[in-house]
Amino acid sequence: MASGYVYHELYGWHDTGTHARLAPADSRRGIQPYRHIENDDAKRRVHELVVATGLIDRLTRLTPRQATDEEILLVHTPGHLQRLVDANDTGGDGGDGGTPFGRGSVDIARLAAGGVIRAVEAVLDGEVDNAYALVRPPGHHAVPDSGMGFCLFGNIAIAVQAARRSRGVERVAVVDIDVHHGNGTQAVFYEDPAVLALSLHQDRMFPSDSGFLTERGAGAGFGYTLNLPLPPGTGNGGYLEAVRRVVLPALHRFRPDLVVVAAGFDASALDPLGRMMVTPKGYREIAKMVVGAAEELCDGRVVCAHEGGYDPAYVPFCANAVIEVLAGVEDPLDVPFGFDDLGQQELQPHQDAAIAAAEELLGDIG
Ligand SMILES: Cc1nn(C)c(C)c1/N=N/c1ccc(/C=C/C(=O)NO)cc1
Ligand SMILES: [Zn+2]
Repeated sequence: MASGYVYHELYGWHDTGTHARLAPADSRRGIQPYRHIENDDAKRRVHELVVATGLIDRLTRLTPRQATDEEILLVHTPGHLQRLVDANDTGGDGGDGGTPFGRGSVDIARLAAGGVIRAVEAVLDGEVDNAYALVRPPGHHAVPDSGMGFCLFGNIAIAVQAARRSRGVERVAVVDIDVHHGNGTQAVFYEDPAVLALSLHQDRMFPSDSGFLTERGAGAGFGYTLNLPLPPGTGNGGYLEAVRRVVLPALHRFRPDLVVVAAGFDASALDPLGRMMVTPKGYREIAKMVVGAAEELCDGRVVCAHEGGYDPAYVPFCANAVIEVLAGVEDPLDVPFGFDDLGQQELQPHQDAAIAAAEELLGDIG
């Protein structure tokens, strides 16, 4: 089992500045400076854990490159790319007023998209069996004409489009387990039956106006977008049931040639932005189920692209659990604080109802 791993120190140099977590600091409004919630800490510490535990020695290091203009323009409008390029020297905002970036961040965002491209191409070329791209800034909220929600480029969408062009891959399933709706990925492939866009997310968390069950794709793509909004407080029981009853059947019906996971960890029990209760053990089980389906359907071809996840102490254990599954580690790291026995961790009736509603939609795949 060869597992690829993409990381670059420059991902930690993307500067999101002083914010009171989300809003720009402003003394006149009583908004004290703090760190923007999407900062280098959690992601850099994932890498440090992977190195410090020696897991890095079981991975095949893949060096990222910058995505080219041509690759970025497979997804984004020339106007969006130009606006970012023009602001690269000074820093600016990705387009929604809540996606700040610093000097040179656009080069780093190209490296993030390029890191996912590198991982996808390495898996499709058989250089590795699967891969984890620990990239930053994230990508799943970026839409063709704008950055959004801390995302500058749609890393996964760009990598999927680039691979379809360069490697002729036909059917790609994107499984978004970030706690926020993968609206960007959905938008790019909304009318495309060759890309199945699945998103499990906290109901109306962010963006607050998307991710509904009724968003199912359009035209030829109808049925190939599947959203599963889950109630706040959903834990391992609800997530594992959602994967078992919705994600796996969808993958088996769709029969992808490649599975890409938008691996956000802000559904974890300690995340400051999400309100879910998934633990490292939960993420390990989710990864085992998705990898297992990929082994049955497409020779195990899975690429995970890191998205959100903000607790700097907890995200490393969550992401490490997924990387261990990819690498086939038999003796996983024993996590000191798992929160596996939080109250109502098991599936709750209202979560079951949300899952059942999504199950109803599986018939339009395939
Ligand atoms: C509030 C607010 N006010 N305004 C003006 C803006 C632009 C606000 N953004 N809120 C956000 C932005 C991004 C996220 C999640 C990102 C993530 O982790 N994705 O995976 C959550 C809330
Ligand atoms: Zn998120």
